[in-house]
Amino acid sequence: MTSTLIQVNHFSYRYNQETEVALKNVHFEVASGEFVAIIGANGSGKSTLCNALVGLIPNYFVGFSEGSIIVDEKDTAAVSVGELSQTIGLVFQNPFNQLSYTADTVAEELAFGLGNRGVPREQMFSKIKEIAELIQIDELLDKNPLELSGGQVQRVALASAIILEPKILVLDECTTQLDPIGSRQIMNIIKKLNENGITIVMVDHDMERVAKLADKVYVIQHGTIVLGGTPEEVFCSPHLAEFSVNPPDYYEITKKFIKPGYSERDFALTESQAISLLQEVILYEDRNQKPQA
Ligand SMILES: Nc1ncnc2c1ncn2[C@@H]1O[C@H](COP(=O)(O)OP(=O)(O)OP(=O)(O)O)[C@@H](O)[C@H]1O
Repeated sequence: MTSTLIQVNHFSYRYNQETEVALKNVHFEVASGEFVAIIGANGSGKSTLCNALVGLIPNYFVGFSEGSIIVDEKDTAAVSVGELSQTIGLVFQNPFNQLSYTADTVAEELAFGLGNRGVPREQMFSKIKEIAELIQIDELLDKNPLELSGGQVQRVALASAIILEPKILVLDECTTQLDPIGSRQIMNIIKKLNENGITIVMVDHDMERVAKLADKVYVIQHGTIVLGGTPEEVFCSPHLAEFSVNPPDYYEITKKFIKPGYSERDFALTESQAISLLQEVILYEDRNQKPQA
């Protein structure tokens, strides 16, 4: 039986200096092992929600909140961010905010969180080596974090969150600094972490990626969750456009060329679904071709 790991209970939040709320009556649950994607237009409240999930709101940001967020049975308002970080880790939208920049090398940067946890030195070394290989930053370990490119900082930021082995990883647009190949590598690693049982909450603007990876998708608009369900339920919703969200390109393309009878499905959301749909169309056409005279 899967257990609920995150409960967001009618949570609202307003930043101190703002007149409008950034989150309004947000209510959803995340089950252990689930891969959840949060999507929505710019400024809709996605990063604010991420900050709330890890307890930075209300413990760090000054503002006004209502409702509650329970993470692994802990009320985020009642425990410190440090205590919560043992369960839930955040990879910031801006990776430059993730690193402490007090360390002389990337290895020291990665050791930082482990040191705070009292991990013995020997264990620290092997953990850093293991994560560096996984995220492909082995050659960066001796470098000064200040010398890294944006893409390298993003990898180190992700490594610094993963190394602490959280049960839940919150990813706020964690590949913005990476090229397409780097992004794909990182997403494959995240998928593997999820397959190994880590619960993922990911903010992303790449709808095909969301359709491919997420078990559940929530659409947020003006701080409110306006739509939620499986990728199919969300991307096929007739209301999607009202929330300034477009389905993956494959959806529009396949909807246009798939005629009744071709296949049981008349749409695809991902590349692999589009390919298998195309194969069905070819088979259908072959079967129904008139014999040559
Ligand atoms: N630190 C802050 N102080 C005050 N207002 C903030 C702060 N951070 C965000 N906001 C406001 O809260 C609202 C939601 O912003 P948020 O960054 O959560 O949206 P978002 O969906 O993550 O946007 P984007 O896709 O551009 O990252 C916006 O109106 C924004 O101006």
